[in-house]
Order: sequence, then structure tokens, then C-alpha cells
Amino acid sequence: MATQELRQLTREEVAKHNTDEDLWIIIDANVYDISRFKRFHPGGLSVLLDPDIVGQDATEAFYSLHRHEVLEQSQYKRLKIGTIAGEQSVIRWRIPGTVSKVPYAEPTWLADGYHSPYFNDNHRAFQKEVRKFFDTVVYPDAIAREADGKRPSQSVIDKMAELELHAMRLGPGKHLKGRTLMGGLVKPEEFDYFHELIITQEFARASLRGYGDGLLGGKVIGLPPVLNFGSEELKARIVPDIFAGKKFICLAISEAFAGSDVMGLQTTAVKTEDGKHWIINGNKKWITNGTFADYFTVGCKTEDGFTVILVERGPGVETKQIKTSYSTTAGTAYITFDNVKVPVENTLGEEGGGIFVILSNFNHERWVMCCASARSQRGIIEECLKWTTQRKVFGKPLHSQAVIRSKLAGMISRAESAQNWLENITYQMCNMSYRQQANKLAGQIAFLKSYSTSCAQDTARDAVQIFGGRGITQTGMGKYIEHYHRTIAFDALLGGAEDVLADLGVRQALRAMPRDVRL
Ligand code: HEM
Repeated sequence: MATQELRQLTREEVAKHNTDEDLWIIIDANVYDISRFKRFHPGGLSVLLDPDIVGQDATEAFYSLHRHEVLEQSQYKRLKIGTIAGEQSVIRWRIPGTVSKVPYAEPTWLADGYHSPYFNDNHRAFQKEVRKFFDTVVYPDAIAREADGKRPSQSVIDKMAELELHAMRLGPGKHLKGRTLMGGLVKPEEFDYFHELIITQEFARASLRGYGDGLLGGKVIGLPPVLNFGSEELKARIVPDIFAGKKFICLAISEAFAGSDVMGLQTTAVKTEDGKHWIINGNKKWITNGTFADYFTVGCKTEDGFTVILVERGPGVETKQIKTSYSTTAGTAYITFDNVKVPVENTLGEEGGGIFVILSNFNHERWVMCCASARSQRGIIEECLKWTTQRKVFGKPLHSQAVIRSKLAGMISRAESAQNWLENITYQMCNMSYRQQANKLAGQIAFLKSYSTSCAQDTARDAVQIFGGRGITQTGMGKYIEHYHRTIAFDALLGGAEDVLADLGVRQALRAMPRDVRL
């Protein structure tokens, strides 16, 4: 029913519609006629016929069992027949582009009344636009694709291309030159790592993990080796279409036999007799976006050691979907290369110098993961704070239990510490050369990545305890908790496993130990 046809009713009038045949209820000052719907109600008929519900204000009962999105769905929206005269509905869910008022749901730099030394007015204006874009264009597609498992819609990829989001997701640099970023909101030379952090965090805010990676996560890790080590001819040929969202690229390193043990890889690249081509044979596993990629940045064993080569989809390249804990929208693939012929001009960096090509991107890649991890923890905190407030147990909100508050305390402290550390590292990145970053931040970023994903796993476990059975149910109140808990282990693996990264951090520190210090 269109808004103008809504009736103004009194609570007394609503109370008269209290029979099996004629059943109205009030939810947040809105009146719903559920006389016909009651037989189709997923929660059953009997709950709706309770004397405390029929003809009554069912707001509290409703919100202790349903997410607000239920009322936003078109098939349920039309059950609304009026509003209570002189009353206003007060419950808001997700207003596109706005900042959440739930404490700790936003990093402090965005929260009302707080200050930050890192974010300037341009970052703030940029954040608003990115959030608006995400809420209105990306989020609806994320929900739909998580449900049907298809890759992100081309219409979303195209709209991202119009704003140059594909290019911006690779961070500041030469590749932004001459581009109109976010409709001209930020100049290419002003774009810094805080702008990039904003993009990554806004995109991670949906907590829809498979879609997040499906939205060209493969490009974020697969394209930098081309930009940094590819020949000018190669770049001119493939990069424009990738930034325009017309072609897709992924990073293909890990293998069934070797995992990410780069030196143990078995995919081989052997030169043809005339030296003009590589012939590539082998397999790759767990390759994000591999199912729909046009280009593959492939780690190969060559005569001189390990070499990275750009392979184009063509004869001999086959990709198959792998079903992982998260949805197929990420396009995670098993890839086979059978006698694939690739021009030697597609070699990225030096022959035998592949390790350097791969390592050079690790810091940035891990930092991106830290941005996403810190932000998605906050999404879970928001869910838990809302749930523990609206869920009543023994006549009181769930948060009246000290054990629940203790879990919330842990979650909030972890998310705050991860974000604050992240902002500090980001500031260092903005002020260091690439070489300084490689030298001074590899350990810091490795620690932060390890810390963030370990925090995230604790938060996922606590959130399930707080949500109970709903935290393991794919629909309903706990659906984001279930999704987070199911997919979180992945974050602790990609870009370097948690323990390995913590150890890397210590080894970096030990390398920097001065020789002249003693106790
Ligand atoms: C406009 C009114 C209502 C609509 C459109 C509605 C719709 C729904 C939907 C879609 C579900 C499935 C939730 C999911 O799994 O995502 C559900 C479940 C349920 N509903 Fe309603 N409902 C309404 C009112 C009520 C009221 C007033 C009660 C009374 C207490 C109620 C009790 C329940 C219960 C007990 C469940 C099962 C919850 C669970 O499995 O955890 N519903 N309802």
C-alpha cells in the first residue's frame, strides 16, 4: 500500500481487530493487518493468536524474534495499513549513507564528537560518498549474490569503474594519474592510503565475506605485479580494460601439492626452443576470482628458480569452482594449465626473480586485509550490542548478565586496538618511501594482520555464544553472526597464516636488534 493511502488509527481501534479472522497488530507505531498472512507466517499461527499479540502492540515481541529487514521486504511491507495517530515510528535500521549511532559501530574518527589526527575534510567527504555508493549500489547486490552464489553483477562493476574505484583500490600511485576519482572529489595526487583504507573498510562493512572477495579481490592482489614489473607494452594492452571492469585478473600462486610454499611449487614454465614462448604445465588451487578471470598472475618453477608470468585465458587453461566455507560468489577456483603457450614478453620481473615480485606486494596486501578485518569486527559488535539490548531473558535485556558484558568488553577492546594500530601504520605508510615501508613496516603489518585475525576469531566465537542457536542459523536474527563465524577462519589463512606472520614480526625485530646493546 502506498504511503498516501495509509490510515490514521487509534490504539483502541486496532484493539477491536483481535480475532482469528480479523487480526491487526502494532509494530513501532505502524499498524499491520496480518489476517491473511498469519497462515503463511514462518513462525507459525499460534504465536500470533496470543492475547498479548492480537490487536496489541507487538513491538517488543517482534524485535526479539525478527530483524528489521523483514518489515522492509516488499511482500511484508504491504501488510502495513496505517499508523497510530499522533505517534511516530522511532526504529531505524540502515539509512543509506549515514553513520551508525550505536557505540563502537564506527571507528572513532567517524563517531560523533570524536577527533582524529589522521583524517582531513577530504577523507570525510570521500567516506560519505563511498558509503552512499556502497549502501545504494553494492549492498543490495551483495545480499542477492550471497544468496544465489553468482559473481558480483556487471552493473556494479561498471558503476565502480565510472568512479575509478577499481584503480583506487590499488592505492596511491602512478596508475591514478589523469583519472577522475569519485567524480572529481579527490585529486589523484591527493589520494593517499587513508582514502584507500576508507574504501576497503566501507566495503567490508557489509560482513558478506564471499561477495567481498568476489568484488575483484583477485585484482587487488593479482594486478600489482603487472603494474610494478610488467613491460610497458603489456600494461598498455591489459591494464585499461581491467580498470574499466571489462576484464578480470587473479593471483595464482598456491597449489594442491605446495600450498603457498613458493619454493615447493610444481607448476613449470619451460622455454620453447626459439626462446619466444613459455610452455606452462601444472595446477593452482584456492584462487580467488579464478573462475571468471581473463588473466592469471602465475608463479612458476623455471630453470632459474621461481618466475612470475602473466597467463591469458585461452587454450589449455581450465578453471573449476571450489566450494569453500564461504559463498561461490568469490569465484574461488582450481586451475589447470596444460601446455599453455605464453609469450616471454608476459614475464613479470626478472626470470628467476619471482620471489621478489611476490614479496614486494605482501605488505600492501596484508595491510588491506587488516583494514577489512578491523572493520568487520565492528559490524559484529554492532550486531551484538543491538541483540543484547533487544533480547529479553528472565524479563531483562540480555546485557544485564555480567558474562555477556564481559564478552562485549573483549570485543570492543579488540576492535578498538586493531583500528588504532592500523591507523598508526597507515600514517607511517603515507610518510615512508616504498623502501622504508619494506624495511620498517613488514614486521608491524605482519603483527597487525596476525593480531587482527586472532581478535576476529575470538570475536566470532563470543558472538556465537551471545546469539546462542541463532548464531549458527543462516537466516533470522543471527544471520550475520553465522556468516562471520563460518567464514572467519579464512582471514587467518590468506596472506600468511596467523602464527607464521607473528613469527615473521619477531624475526624482523631480531634482525633490527642493535649489536651494541646489553642488559
Ligand atoms: C508483520 C508482522 C510479522 C511478519 C511479517 C513476520 C515475519 C516472519 C518471518 C519472515 C519469519 C522468519 C524469520 C527468519 O528466519 O528470517 C518469522 C519468524 C517468526 N515469527 Fe514472525 N512475523 C511477524 C510478526 C510476528 C509476531 C507479532 C510474532 C509474535 C511473537 C512473531 C513470531 C515469530 C516467531 C516465533 C518466529 C520464529 C523465530 C525463529 O525461528 O527464531 N512474528 N516471522
